[in-house]
Amino acid sequence: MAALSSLTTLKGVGPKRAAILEQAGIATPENLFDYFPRRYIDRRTIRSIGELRAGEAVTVVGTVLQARLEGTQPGRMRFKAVLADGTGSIELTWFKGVRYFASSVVPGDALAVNGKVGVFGRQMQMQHPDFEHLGRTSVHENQEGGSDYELFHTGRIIPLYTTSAAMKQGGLHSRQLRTIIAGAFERFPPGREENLTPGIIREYGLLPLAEAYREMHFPSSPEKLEEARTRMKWTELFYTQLLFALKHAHLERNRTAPSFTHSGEVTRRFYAGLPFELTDAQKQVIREIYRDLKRSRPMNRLLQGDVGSGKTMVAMFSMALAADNGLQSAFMAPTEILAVQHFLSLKRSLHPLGIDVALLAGRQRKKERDVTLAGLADGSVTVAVGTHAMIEKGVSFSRLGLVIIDEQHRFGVLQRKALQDKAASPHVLLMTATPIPRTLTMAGFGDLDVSIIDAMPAGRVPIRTQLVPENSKNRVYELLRREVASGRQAYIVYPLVEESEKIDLRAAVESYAELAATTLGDLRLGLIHGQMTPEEKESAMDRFRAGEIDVLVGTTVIEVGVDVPNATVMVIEHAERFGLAQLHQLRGRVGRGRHASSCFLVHAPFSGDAGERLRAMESTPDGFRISEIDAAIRGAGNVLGREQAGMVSGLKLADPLLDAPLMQSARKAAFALAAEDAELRGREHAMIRSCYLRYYHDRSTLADIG
Ligand SMILES: Nc1ncnc2c1ncn2[C@@H]1O[C@H](COP(=O)(O)OP(=O)(O)OP(=O)(O)O)[C@@H](O)[C@H]1O
Repeated sequence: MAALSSLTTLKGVGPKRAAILEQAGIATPENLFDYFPRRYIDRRTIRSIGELRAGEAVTVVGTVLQARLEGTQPGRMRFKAVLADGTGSIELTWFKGVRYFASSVVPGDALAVNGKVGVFGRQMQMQHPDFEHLGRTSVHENQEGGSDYELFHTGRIIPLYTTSAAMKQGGLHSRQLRTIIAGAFERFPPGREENLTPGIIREYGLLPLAEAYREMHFPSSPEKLEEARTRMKWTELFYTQLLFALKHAHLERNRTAPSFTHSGEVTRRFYAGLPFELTDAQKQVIREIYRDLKRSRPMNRLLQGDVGSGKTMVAMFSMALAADNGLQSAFMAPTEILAVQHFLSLKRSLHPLGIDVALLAGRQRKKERDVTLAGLADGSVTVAVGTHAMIEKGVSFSRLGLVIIDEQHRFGVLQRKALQDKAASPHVLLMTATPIPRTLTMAGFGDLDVSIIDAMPAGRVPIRTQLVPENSKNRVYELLRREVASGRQAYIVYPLVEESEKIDLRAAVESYAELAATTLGDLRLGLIHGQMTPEEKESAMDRFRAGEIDVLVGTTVIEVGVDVPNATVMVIEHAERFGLAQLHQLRGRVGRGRHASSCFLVHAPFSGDAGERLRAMESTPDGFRISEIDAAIRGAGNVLGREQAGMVSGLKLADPLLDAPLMQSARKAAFALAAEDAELRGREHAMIRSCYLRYYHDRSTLADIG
């Protein structure tokens, strides 16, 4: 298609404009077609001038009766024209570009104009209307017997395009783009390739692609425009879901995972020893996991649950099941503090059942580490808990059957894969305490099966969340002291962001010193931050857990997973500097036991989105709701995390939150196709295969299809 290589054959595009367009990524007519309007204006109804009212935005058609250029002040001009249509007249006024308008609007011209009606004295007026020439004859008679002029910039639904500064400078406004794109439709008529099969188009009732493109730019009606947008969004969603569908189909055929045939002694004793009743949500999720593990296809499941909902308990169950089936489990956590915490609680629960649990973290002593490695290799250690130290080369398992990854979004694809590669085909359970709405999960993690813990253990008291201006935080300290006096514990957290890490850290340490010397001088304070050695951090955590520290002051190293049910006060300093997900995580460190808890968001005067974030925290305790609000503020891609963001930002029109029903339907189609032809080898799928490969051509996603 050589003709498609240049836009200069189009009317209105010279070499200079072609260069400007190319800079904006528009080098071919195809690119032009893909340059969708930013919005539309409905200018379909043509009104009689005699019946206009002030304030209305309307289109009228008439003949220019007079036109004149007037000086207003020295050096200032205005151009006025009077347009009449037999029912009345209206004055058109321009203050800018007056010479151009004066030369292009002359008495006798038939014009369609669109703008907002104003009244000056008793005279109807329109300032800077958008207009279009309809010829040099009077149009009154034409209007009677139907028009013999064709309206383009008025009298229909008009597309408006985004234009860059360079485009504007080169005289490329919406109006010119409209003409150029219409020219492209004329010159390179739609014979465009389809990117969906006739079967899919029929089954899902979609508009053919060529028609959809035309309607996107020049809608014949609002309904058709909606159909066109649906078609475009559906296609985007289909290709993103196809990636997941093909991955899923691949797993489905890979039936080599060890199947857990029995739940036996370990699981039974574990269950019997629980100090509390599992919630129905936990039981349900455990059933879902057990069902997966019994199959010989590897489990690939994402477990979502709000902070403190009891995910770790579910993970322990899965490990007990693995042990019953003679298999090892590996549990990877994103930070050393968390790995140690999980190690301690797993050891407490599983060791009495005869299961050997070992820790693999960064800076262990060599001797200790060697013993653990030997135990994993000969199978005497059944459960390994650790950080990314577990994926190092020297670590090997004798019969690893289950891989659990906590806070999965903190690990990259490659790190997760490295751990999975420690066994031929292990079952994988990913966990996240940053729950996201179902449709976002589908958009970002569509290849995973999802389990959700949607209820909190019984007896939890809702956390009271309060915004506190910086200058009245003494109140907060008073309450904190009362809580400590009645045997509870508290956290005080300071922000630490990468760009200003050193300054932030110093500020946190100084604040700690000041609190220790003054306001909270009589309480037992502990300090924890990222620059401390693992031993120092561990010791601070240990002492807090053991109740030897009343108030733990620190940076966000205590953000996720830390579980001390006796802590009931969370004070977040400079809360306006934290992201919403982080605030929710931090708040989740309290309210984990039977006592009523409080979270104080101490803030300096804030600007930008901070107010929305803080008010969201006040308004709901629900992590799903929080991430919905977060997505509305920051965009879905940012909520999903780095890796998934690429997928979602590939969506130009579709919004995973707003277009949930479309995603469901596109997902259904993608999964049906993948189930039928997992490598897209069928001749009738060749077109989809090539579109798919093109779609992922320059994305870093692993989109191989055999
Ligand atoms: N069914 C239950 N009834 C009462 N307490 C429970 C129940 N399940 C778990 N717990 C307790 O609730 C606390 C939180 O559980 P757990 O640490 O498993 O939650 P989590 O979802 O992993 O939390 P986070 O996301 O914050 O890490 C723990 O102290 C745990 O012992």
